[in-house]
Amino acid sequence: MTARIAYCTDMEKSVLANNFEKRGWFQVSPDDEWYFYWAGAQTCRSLFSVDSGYRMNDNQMINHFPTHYELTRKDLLVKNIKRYRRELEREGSTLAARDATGRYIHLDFLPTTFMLPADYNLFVEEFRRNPNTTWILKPAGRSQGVGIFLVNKLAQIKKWSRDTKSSFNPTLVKDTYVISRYIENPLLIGGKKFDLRMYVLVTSYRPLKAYMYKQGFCRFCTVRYDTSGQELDNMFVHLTNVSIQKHGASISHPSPHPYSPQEEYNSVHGGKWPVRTLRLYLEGTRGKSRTDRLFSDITWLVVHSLRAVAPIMASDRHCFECYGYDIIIDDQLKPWMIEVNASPSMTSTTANDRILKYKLVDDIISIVLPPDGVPNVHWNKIPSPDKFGDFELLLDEEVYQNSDHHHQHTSGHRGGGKTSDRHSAPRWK
Ligand SMILES: Nc1ncnc2c1ncn2[C@@H]1O[C@H](COP(=O)(O)OP(=O)(O)OP(=O)(O)O)[C@@H](O)[C@H]1O
Repeated sequence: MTARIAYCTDMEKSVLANNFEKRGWFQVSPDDEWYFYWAGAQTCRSLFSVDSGYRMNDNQMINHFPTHYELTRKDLLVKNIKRYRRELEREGSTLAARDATGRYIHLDFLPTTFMLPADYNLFVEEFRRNPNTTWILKPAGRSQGVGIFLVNKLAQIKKWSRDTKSSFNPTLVKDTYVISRYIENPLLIGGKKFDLRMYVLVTSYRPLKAYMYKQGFCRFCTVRYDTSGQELDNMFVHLTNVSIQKHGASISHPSPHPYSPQEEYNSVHGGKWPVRTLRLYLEGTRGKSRTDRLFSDITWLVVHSLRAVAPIMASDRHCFECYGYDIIIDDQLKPWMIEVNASPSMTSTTANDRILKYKLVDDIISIVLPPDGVPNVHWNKIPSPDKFGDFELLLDEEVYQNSDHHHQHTSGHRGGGKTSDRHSAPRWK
């Protein structure tokens, strides 16, 4: 028997409503007594703010952590990862080892990034060391490609910095920007750039409990990638977000590759490829072990980004959160973490999209609810594996803290994790 749950939501999305209805839940307003709230990130923050005066009871559950921005704001993410690396270094952890050029060997998954205006001088130093590089500037608190541009000359940054300080442009002064090394050699498929969207569910930060969704997908640019650097102003070439690409040229699919099965190719819709198609394509073109290694590296970067923020996150027991990780793979098959979204879009652009997102929400709800189906903060958040759906356990520090048979990533404890086995086959395919 399933419990009839009073839910509320800020989002009128069919993938959400259909899931709640299927479970026999009924909708109430946020002012009524609710058990389960699928809220916008902002609503969640307001609910938890001291001013709201709202106190959650033990049977309420909400889909964001109040301080999720530590992971999902571009500037804070960078700050936290830098701090995490420094702390590991101070502890003498092998995880923080560097090569002869000073690069982190195991924790180099974020393109070099600086905050602007705060780190302007550091950026200039770095630019002078590597003058022939391209950088991407993004407003720290925005999304959907708004305000993003590319630069490859110091003069452009100087001009931008003068302009933003100018009183003629008051809107820009307020924004913190991040400037990141632009990945100039992305892996191209059919000549097009793409990024990988992976979903990661966190049910607790302390102890850390996280799951990775098997059904990620690639999002392709609509136009061919230009390697000459001539097209620096054409965002349709460089940004893979759907919001940008929707307004681009008509979507043409990447060319079918002899190794990618025809039916997989035919399932490409809306400029997207399921991650399993990418896997088959890469196994065919680059070999199985390189492909396994790539996916293992992706798991690795997710685990360490979560570990980086876990100590400072408000790990409230009422909360869970599903993040959208955006990853770019370069032509050496190295994955780069681009950003983490706290409210991955529940809008579906195609039938496949709808199926995927409906199932995603279904699987999230199965994992976060205790066996009797009623939210309860006293539950230990250890669901039985038959509740995982298409999720796979990424790490559970509570269950696996002292066991040695679990996955290598869960053993990479701060201050001395094993790193030698990081490239064994991933558990999710
Ligand atoms: N360092 C980088 N190297 C190469 N491409 C990048 C880099 N950073 C961002 N991009 C491209 O720009 C796009 C937008 O970047 P990002 O996701 O950080 O911005 P956003 O405005 O928050 O987008 P959204 O909210 O839609 O995810 C990415 O999808 C990616 O294609």
